[in-house]
Amino acid sequence: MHPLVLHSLPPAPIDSSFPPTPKPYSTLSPLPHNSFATTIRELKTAKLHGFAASASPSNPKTKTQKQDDDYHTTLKALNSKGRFPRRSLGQHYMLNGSINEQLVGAADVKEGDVVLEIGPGTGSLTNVLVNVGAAVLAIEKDPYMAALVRERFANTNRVKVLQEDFTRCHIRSHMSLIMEGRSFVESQRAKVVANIPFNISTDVVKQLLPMGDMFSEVVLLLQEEAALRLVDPSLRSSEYRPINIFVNFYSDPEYKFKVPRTNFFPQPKVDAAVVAFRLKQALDYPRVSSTKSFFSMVNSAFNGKRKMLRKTLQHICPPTEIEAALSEVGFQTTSRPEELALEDFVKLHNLISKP
Ligand SMILES: C[S@@+](CC[C@H](N)C(=O)[O-])C[C@H]1O[C@@H](n2cnc3c(N)ncnc32)[C@H](O)[C@@H]1O
Repeated sequence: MHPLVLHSLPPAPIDSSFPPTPKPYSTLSPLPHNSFATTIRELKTAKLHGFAASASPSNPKTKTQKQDDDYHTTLKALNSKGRFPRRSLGQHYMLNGSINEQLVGAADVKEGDVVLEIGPGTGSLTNVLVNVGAAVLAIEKDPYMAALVRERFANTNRVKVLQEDFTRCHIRSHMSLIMEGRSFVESQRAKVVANIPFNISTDVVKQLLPMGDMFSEVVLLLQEEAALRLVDPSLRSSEYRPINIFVNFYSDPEYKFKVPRTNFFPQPKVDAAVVAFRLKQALDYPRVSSTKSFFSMVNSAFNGKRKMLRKTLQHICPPTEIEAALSEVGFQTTSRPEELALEDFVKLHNLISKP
């Protein structure tokens, strides 16, 4: 599992006026409230492409004071394109504006920041980002939602929408074009803020976390169980996996807050949570001779989860050398992968891997 497996699709052309030079933001008009009400009932009662959960948020108090991007405007927006939420695209739309504001706050997005948003949907989070003065590159796979969000923000040059599958797009090229002319000092790195479909969360994490030269913060709304597994896995537990070594190698993750399932339409079967990954830059990565050989060793170690490291790593060097290295790092010669933290794997790698 090396993270930097990027597809070589050419980037779509990017408007040279994007991102705009920071200037006082202009407030966007919310989606119209009075356009139609005809098919809302249909949406409420329909079995939406296999979504079993209730269409309506069970707790009406989760609605925000501001009426933009609540339950009704979300349904109206979907109706305007004749769309039903699709399970295959993980389309669970956020109905609670204050959670969008907290997501933006968790990344400390400020006037002039460039933000990558994956899966803007109806544009509710995009709207909050624009309203704090950010320029947003939004990547949306669903062509109808991409069109919807493009229309919604047609009156500002702060939003660029690309209709692409994030897991297949060449995000580094897209971002490079946007960030051109900016030097990547801390304050000028871009940020990622997104309510992503749960089924691409591992891909998103693998793709973005090694990009600390480009992004300072990655704030994601994830399935709660996945959020807990990524941020706080216990050593020696079955939840402890190579992805945890990866996450801590490239970032400092922080579990921010839980988001109950009642805040989404359609309601998912599980709760969500916000995680902020503060990305390290290359100078702060643990010192290994090669990240490729390091992650290859970690993967091999976990491939034989029930096996001892002296067995699973013997393709790297003889078991006696592994035993000696384990002792030097402070472990028993019979140790297994779930006992080692990131820094232990780093020491072990540097002792047994040939330069
Ligand atoms: C959970 S919804 C969130 C929508 C919106 N951000 C919100 O908070 O209401 C996920 C969004 O990601 C889009 N999406 C799904 N798979 C995607 C992919 N591979 N690349 C980009 N967007 C994707 C969906 O079409 C949908 O709009």
